[in-house]
Amino acid sequence: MLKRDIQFLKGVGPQRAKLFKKLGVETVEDLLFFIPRDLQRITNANSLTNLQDKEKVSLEGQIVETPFLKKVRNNLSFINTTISTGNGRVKIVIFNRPYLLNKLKVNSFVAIEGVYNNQYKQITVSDLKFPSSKSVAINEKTPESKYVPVYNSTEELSQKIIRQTIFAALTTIKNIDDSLPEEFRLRFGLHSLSESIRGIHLPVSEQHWHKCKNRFIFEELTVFQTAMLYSKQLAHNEIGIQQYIDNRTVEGFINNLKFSLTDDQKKVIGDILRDMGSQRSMNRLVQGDVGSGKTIVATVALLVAALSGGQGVLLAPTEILAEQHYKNLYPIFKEHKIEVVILTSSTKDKEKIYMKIQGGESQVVIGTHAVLQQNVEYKNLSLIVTDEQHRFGVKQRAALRAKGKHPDVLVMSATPIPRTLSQVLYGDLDVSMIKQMPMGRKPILTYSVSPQSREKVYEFIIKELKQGKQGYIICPLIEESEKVTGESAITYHSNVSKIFDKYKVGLLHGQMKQEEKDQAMLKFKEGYFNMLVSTTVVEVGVDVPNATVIVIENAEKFGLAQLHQLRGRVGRSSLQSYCILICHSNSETAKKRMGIMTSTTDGFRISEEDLKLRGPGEFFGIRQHGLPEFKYFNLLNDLSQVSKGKEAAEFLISKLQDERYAHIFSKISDFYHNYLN
Ligand SMILES: Nc1ncnc2c1ncn2[C@@H]1O[C@H](COP(=O)(O)OP(=O)(O)OP(=O)(O)O)[C@@H](O)[C@H]1O
Repeated sequence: MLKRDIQFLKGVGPQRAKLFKKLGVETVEDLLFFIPRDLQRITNANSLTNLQDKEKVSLEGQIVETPFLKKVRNNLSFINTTISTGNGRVKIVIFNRPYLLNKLKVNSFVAIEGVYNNQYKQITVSDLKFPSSKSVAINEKTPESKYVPVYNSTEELSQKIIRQTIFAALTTIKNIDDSLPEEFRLRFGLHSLSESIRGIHLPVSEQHWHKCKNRFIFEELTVFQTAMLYSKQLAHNEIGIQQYIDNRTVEGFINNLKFSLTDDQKKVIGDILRDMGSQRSMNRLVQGDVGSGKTIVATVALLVAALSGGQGVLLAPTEILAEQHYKNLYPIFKEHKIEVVILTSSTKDKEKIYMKIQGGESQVVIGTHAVLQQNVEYKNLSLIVTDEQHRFGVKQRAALRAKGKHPDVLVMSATPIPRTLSQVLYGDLDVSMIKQMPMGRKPILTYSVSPQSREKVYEFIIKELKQGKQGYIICPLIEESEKVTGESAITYHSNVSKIFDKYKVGLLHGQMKQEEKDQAMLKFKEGYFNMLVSTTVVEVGVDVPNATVIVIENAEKFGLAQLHQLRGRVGRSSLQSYCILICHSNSETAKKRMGIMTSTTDGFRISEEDLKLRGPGEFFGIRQHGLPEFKYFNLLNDLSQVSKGKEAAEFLISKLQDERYAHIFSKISDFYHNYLN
């Protein structure tokens, strides 16, 4: 019955079935699992007198007073009238839809949704439709249901039709096989599937409805988390490379550094060495805020891999960064007789490099995606360090590992995200955190100003330059454009070069040739350029500790996490650093975002706010991130369930052999094979 086409349901037929197909609903089962997005309280005529302030209402009735239009000013008008629902009357107000006046006739029927305002004793209408008088009459006869589900609908399929069709399906189905055994449901406080399906479509109370809805969310999340956990356990059990840890050399290397490691850095290095020294493959994520010193941690891992006779790859997100790492690591490794090569798409004489890698002559390979191309063969790849910027999903991480015989994998992330979220995104990885900043760092002082204050900003920059310090100016565009507004790096560079005429100003953007980019970066690093006007190509990882000021033009155009990354280009030494956001917008959102940036430098808080403001899709580029598209679980609203979901996943794994759990395990296994394997 569940698999039956819905066109055979009472009152459906082929025409309507077609419309449902657009919503992804084809079978009776699809219909039952077509979960409403919201719940709305239907206020029937009897309770019109009990309306609460700010209460959401949805009701149908007849217009009983001649509507009246008032124009307050050019872009503000409203229509006032009164409707009767049969047993009571209520005033309604409709803002900024003057064209409705002609349609709102006395005695005509309307269906409205809106919010009750107790002060004015009226409903502010958000949605208004003109149903037939017949349907209104039906509604008045069924006043008992206080709540109605709200579904994703289309133009042709009204809420009412969807509700009626689901009701027809519900009457044909008596019992549905539950994928979750009672033991599990009781333990995690979930309703049975039958009760959840009924409760979600025929709500009895708000609380019960949410509990029913939660059953779907929780089951989906648990299936996902169990599959991730299972994958993690499989990887753990996989025999990987047991690397030899040359403790004396590693200690000597650390003692020779110009600085002493923070406790967090030491702890993370400890985690990594334990993983690398064990028989099992390493799958570890290191999370640390911008400038917390992740590079040195990766360097130690690469050193260990090379000393142990294997090859290590450091995969950088941009060529500029690959170049920077190469310049820093080359001399360090040379002391240990370890050969480092760089391989990016603009590397000349690639064949020679390939040979060196294949022959095992080069033990450390630094580069961009080019290092993973098919024609690059490794003699003995034992460690891959990637950046979270690569947004490798679980599947791609597995493909990476196939480049060697179960090499260890280390993922570095500069976007600190809440623990619960990282459990979803990286459930298959072990996680280490660097929370401390190196000793002696002063928090960056951040200011938000309008473009009118630019003169003052320049004066401030000159003050810093006079003291021998350096600075960045970031523009959103490379060159001026007719389509997009915003400052462009090329024009800006030519303007400020005149203003800072006593200083050298460099230019950096993504359309320059690789050699020109390298030159510009090198000249800035070595202090030849005092200022660098750049696009966001410097966003990730660029490390020039002497830079103390960063000005970000059109700051309103960037996401918070991106602004935080850009700001992280300064404050990388004990010098006091400054970030000046030039905000060209007066909008509330812009103000709010600038407010967050000026009030905190805590990457965790910023990424949480960014996630809230932009939503998970934009924040992560979910698809690129390799996350599945969840049907019920929402990355933003349901994160609080993740800890419990993890507990449930662990519980489920312990029940692998239990017959009663066969149904849910077949779902987990399907998911695992489709998504993770
Ligand atoms: N324990 C430490 N004490 C002092 N300085 C340190 C310490 N660890 C790292 N540094 C220095 O701090 C700067 C930032 O370190 P690093 O480039 O590793 O940061 P990061 O975590 O990679 O930041 P980003 O995410 O911006 O790339 C570098 O100049 C590095 O040499």
